Amino acid sequence: MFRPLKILIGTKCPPTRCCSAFVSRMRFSNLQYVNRLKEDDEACAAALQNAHIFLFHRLSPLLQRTEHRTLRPTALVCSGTEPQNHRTTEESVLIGCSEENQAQFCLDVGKNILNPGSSLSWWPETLNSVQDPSPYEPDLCFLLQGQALLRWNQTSGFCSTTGQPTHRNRAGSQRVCSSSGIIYYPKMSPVVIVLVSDGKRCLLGRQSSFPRGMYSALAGFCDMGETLEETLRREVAEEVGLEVHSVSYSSSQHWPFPHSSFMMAFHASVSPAHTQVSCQLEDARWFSLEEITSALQVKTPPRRGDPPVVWLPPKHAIGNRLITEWRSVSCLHYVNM
Ligand SMILES: NC(=O)C1=CN([C@@H]2O[C@H](COP(=O)(O)OP(=O)(O)OC[C@H]3O[C@@H](n4cnc5c(N)ncnc54)[C@H](OP(=O)(O)O)[C@@H]3O)[C@@H](O)[C@H]2O)C=CC1
Ligand SMILES: [Mg+2]
Repeated sequence: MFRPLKILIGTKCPPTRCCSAFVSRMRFSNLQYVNRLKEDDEACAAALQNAHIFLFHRLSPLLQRTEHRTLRPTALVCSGTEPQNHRTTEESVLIGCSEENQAQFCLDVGKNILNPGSSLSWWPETLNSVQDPSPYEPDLCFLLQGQALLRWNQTSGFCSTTGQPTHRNRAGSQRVCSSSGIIYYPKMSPVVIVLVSDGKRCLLGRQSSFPRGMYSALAGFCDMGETLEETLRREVAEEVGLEVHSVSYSSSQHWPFPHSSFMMAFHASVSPAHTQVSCQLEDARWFSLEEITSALQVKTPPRRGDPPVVWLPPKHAIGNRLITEWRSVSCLHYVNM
């Protein structure tokens, strides 16, 4: 009665079946094609012959300035007629495919000197100005995913059990120990990020490692065995000395800095009677709706010598989303008062 899923892979959704466009896309088209390329080295190598390859240099995406002063990723377009050089074939990682099933890869053309700092330096000023993609270009999430996969492959060359080299599949989505056969997959660290409110103000903090002037929602890595709620309450207590009450989930995001975090974002509140901050960060303070509204207008971090100004995480960062959500709800609240 049931046909095995493999027969359906790569085919159109059968007309007699009724499923949403989303389910159809997930089960029958692009994603299944990408999954097949991950499993089949030969198919992946063939797809590379007609692929878009997005370039990185030491883990920073190579971006070109457009005539509209936004930035766009730099891509090599393979025609299938020229032989791929060894390095392209061996070291590019698969990140997805276009609507037309043209595979998309990322390649680091300057990977030999691993400098963790260099991968952090590009993001604050560029995230705000990467242009929204055309239908044939990857969006920013693809670039972040590509960076994370390139980094994982560059830093996972040896098996942590046997010490022997690991070998990657063509897609770069897994590595296998040459001696024990242990399979390694890319790992992410779960992180909770939370915007705390006292009803009228929201609480933002900054670490010394943040760009000049930047404040964001509080964040912290989950400890082994902790629930998300426990991490959230512990981080807020540790970093600012407050106890949160109601907690509500907002959204999530993959974040490649410093090493592939999976950010889960929440709103939480404290009692207006208990808002005294005891800070273990470089700074943490309450911001009014007016202060948040003007900080959201600041598009680039202040430079050395500029007057002090509060700068919030760029629009693609989940911290920005939390702050924007809080502002929208607070504005509605004032309108209804
Ligand atoms: N997308 C966004 O809008 C935002 C993202 N973030 C991200 O949230 C993440 C966590 O925030 P942060 O405040 O730094 O976290 P924490 O408050 O947990 O502090 C970081 C420290 O936690 C320790 N730690 C525990 N587990 C890990 C792990 N798996 N990986 C790395 N360090 C770990 C390290 O301490 P030690 O070195 O002493 O062992 C590290 O210095 C960061 O990746 C940051 O980039 C933060 C704000 C906004
Ligand atoms: Mg923290």
